[in-house]
Amino acid sequence: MEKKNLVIVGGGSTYTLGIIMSLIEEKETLPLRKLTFYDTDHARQEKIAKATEVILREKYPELEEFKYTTDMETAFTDIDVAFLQIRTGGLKMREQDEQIPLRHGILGQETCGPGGMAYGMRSIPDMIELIKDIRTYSEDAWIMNYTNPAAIVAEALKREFPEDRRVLNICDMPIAIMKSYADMLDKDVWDLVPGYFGLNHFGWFTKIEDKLGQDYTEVIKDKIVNEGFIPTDSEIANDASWQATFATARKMLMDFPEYLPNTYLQYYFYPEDMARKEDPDNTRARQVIGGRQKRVHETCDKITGSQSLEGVELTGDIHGAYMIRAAASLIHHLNHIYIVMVKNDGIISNIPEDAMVEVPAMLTKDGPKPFAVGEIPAFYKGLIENQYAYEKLVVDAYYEQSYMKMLQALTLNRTVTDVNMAKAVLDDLIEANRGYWPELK
Ligand SMILES: NC(=O)c1ccc[n+]([C@@H]2O[C@H](COP(=O)([O-])OP(=O)(O)OC[C@H]3O[C@@H](n4cnc5c(N)ncnc54)[C@H](O)[C@@H]3O)[C@@H](O)[C@H]2O)c1
Ligand SMILES: O=P(O)(O)OC[C@H]1O[C@H](O[C@H]2[C@H](O)[C@@H](O)[C@@H](O)O[C@@H]2CO)[C@H](O)[C@@H](O)[C@@H]1O
Ligand SMILES: [Mn+2]
Repeated sequence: MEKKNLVIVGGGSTYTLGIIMSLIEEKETLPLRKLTFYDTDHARQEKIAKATEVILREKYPELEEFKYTTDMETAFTDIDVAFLQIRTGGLKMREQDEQIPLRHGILGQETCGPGGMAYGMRSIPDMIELIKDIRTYSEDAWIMNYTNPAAIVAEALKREFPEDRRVLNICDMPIAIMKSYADMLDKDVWDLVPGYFGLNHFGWFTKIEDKLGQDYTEVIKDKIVNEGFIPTDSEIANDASWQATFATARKMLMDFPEYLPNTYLQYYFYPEDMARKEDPDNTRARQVIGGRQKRVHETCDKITGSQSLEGVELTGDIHGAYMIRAAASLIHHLNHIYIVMVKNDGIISNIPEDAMVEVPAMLTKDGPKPFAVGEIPAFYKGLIENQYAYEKLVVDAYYEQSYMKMLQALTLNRTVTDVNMAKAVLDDLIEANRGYWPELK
């Protein structure tokens, strides 16, 4: 198989090390010639890159070139695929997104509700610039974006680059959920074939089959209800917050047993419970700073210090494997099925054509070929139309610099609904995001 060149944008991310391990585990799936890291923060990226040099020397000697840079031309010239994983404002601003809504009794979350909106407004301009910059140097590279909030970013990118068929928005949540299904069935996750529809972080599994067509949907539902539901991917299995989230997914299934829910629906179905449960002094950003980020940085220091992987436990995870396998399917025309974001265009026939929906698609050299979903029942249609109207209004507000549209967006959001609260939280978020957002008039 021809070797390809990959750039990881946001090389300093807490996910990079896991992706490196997955690249090693998946080197037959996506053999690489050159790997490049690009980041705007040299020091943050260098910590990961120095450890990566050691890992690659030991585990991927056939890789011809590895470099890390803050120079766009160096990063984006001669690449076949880019993984985009940036966080504008860093974890410090994530903490603001989580804490500010909580002050108003509204849940604070990375991608949902007012926190997700605030993050979206920061991500949009940087993502647009990045894609323009990548296109300046590599016209045909596949751009795989999972920068959050992916739903809002995808909506903005659809408007900004309508003709660019090589930008794919993708999220790992469905596959992480499927990993838990696979483990409860004692099966390989890659042998499961999902039926799924919705928006990003706002969808449902309608069916889980294996490749022979054996249907496991009802078995999975029974097991979740009777035996519980736990995260099993290595990255999240021991994380108390993810364990609580999966337990709430069980509650959602018991409330609405028709389909298997994406875990993110918990924030829209039980917004008051979710807000009440949060500790403003220890929201998820703080947990990540003291958890995943600390662990990753300590691991890097250890590897770099000893110039060896000896005594270090590192494996790939489902997140990395998913992005790598999906990229390989696009690049090498493998026609494998992944859940991705695409413009609806009638896939879900009774919701707006222009919505960026999340559905299973075959990933081919010509891009994603989604499968038809057809009409969805009234409950899901109502929820999705409401949520999509919110996402669309956030992006409208960005382009039109409209305070009113943003207020409309937050009023529609199921985590807010009260106009007085929407106004109060919006005003505080505007203040906290000065220098990041365009001015809303
Ligand atoms: N959709 C998904 O399934 C999924 C899964 C995991 C993570 N994510 C997203 O991946 C991103 C990274 O998450 P993280 O927790 O590792 O964050 P992080 O802050 O650890 O890493 C982000 C990196 O991006 C860099 N960066 C910021 N702006 C940049 C720019 N304009 N150009 C280049 N680099 C830039 C930062 O310096 C930092 O090193 C976030 O957006 C997160 O939400 C998405
Ligand atoms: O709160 P975080 O930063 O731990 O996670 C937020 C992300 O959660 C989902 O992704 C991943 C997770 O980050 C990763 O470690 C993996 O192993 O499991 C999770 C569930 O798939 C979500 O899809 C992302 O969009 C969030 O950023
Ligand atoms: Mn996601």
